[in-house]
Amino acid sequence: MNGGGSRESGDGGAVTGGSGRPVVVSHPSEAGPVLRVHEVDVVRDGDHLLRSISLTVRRGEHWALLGANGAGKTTLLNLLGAVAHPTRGVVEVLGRRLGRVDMRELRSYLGHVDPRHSPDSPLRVEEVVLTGLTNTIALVPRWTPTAEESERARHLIEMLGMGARSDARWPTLSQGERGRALIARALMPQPRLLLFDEPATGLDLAAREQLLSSVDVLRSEHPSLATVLVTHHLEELPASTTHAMLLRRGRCLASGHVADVLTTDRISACFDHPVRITQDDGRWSARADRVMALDAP
Ligand SMILES: Nc1ncnc2c1ncn2[C@@H]1O[C@H](COP(=O)(O)OP(=O)(O)OP(=O)(O)O)[C@@H](O)[C@H]1O
Repeated sequence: MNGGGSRESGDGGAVTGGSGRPVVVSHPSEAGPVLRVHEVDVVRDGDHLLRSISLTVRRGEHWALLGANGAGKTTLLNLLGAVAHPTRGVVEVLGRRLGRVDMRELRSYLGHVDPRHSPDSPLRVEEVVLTGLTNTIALVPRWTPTAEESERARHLIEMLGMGARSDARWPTLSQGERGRALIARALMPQPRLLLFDEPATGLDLAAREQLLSSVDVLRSEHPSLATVLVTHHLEELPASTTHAMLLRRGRCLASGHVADVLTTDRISACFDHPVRITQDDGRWSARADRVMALDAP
């Protein structure tokens, strides 16, 4: 669980616990990449869900993880979020190697925005945001936020354009408002890494655009934050996206700077369908390429 307070300090050191197994005893390292994945395989029930995946995410980088249904995006995001271990290879999250750390504690240092998250009682927006400090679905009994923590919650709610809905209760919020409240919640512990799992799913056009603008704003207000966003749709990528990885059947098809990866040829290969990619005002869209589609087998 998060204890609140600043996550900006700490030497990132680890010691060996009584069991001989290293344990995290201080804030994860500030130095080095935010995420390092090297030659990772994930095998479940004899199936390769991921094969030979490598990825390095540095502070200030904003990655998109794209691929068709079943490509392995969620499987990879679960490794990056310290939710699952790889079968083979190395995954380092905030400088900590999975398999050698307390995964639960490591998870408290990163923000995970999952639109399926739901509090278990009709909390007000500000209360939902405060649960980001305790990493719980309800307010912890007898826990009271400090004045600083309450102020930070209000600041994040304002930043995400939810100031007018701060006292609204969760069941009364629209899907888009919930999405923005969950981003504010994930930001409460001041994470260096934020993971987005299809944040625009189920949003109408206006709500999607508000959410993506909010993501752009938070990235500009937190220049050292690193993010990874999973989506099927190029239209759901914020303009501030800097890098992308394309997954196809568990393998990396392309990875690197967004301009080099989000090309007509590569996206067509990734989704096994001829599409044409266009970019307008910093955002991307994909349309079926009719001529090529008619020629396709
Ligand atoms: N525990 C598991 N055991 C066996 N197969 C699994 C397991 N978890 C996922 N899979 C399979 O692995 C493949 C990749 O799943 P994953 O959820 O990572 O894909 P995805 O790219 O996130 O897909 P979607 O876009 O549909 O959410 C799928 O074929 C899925 O059925």
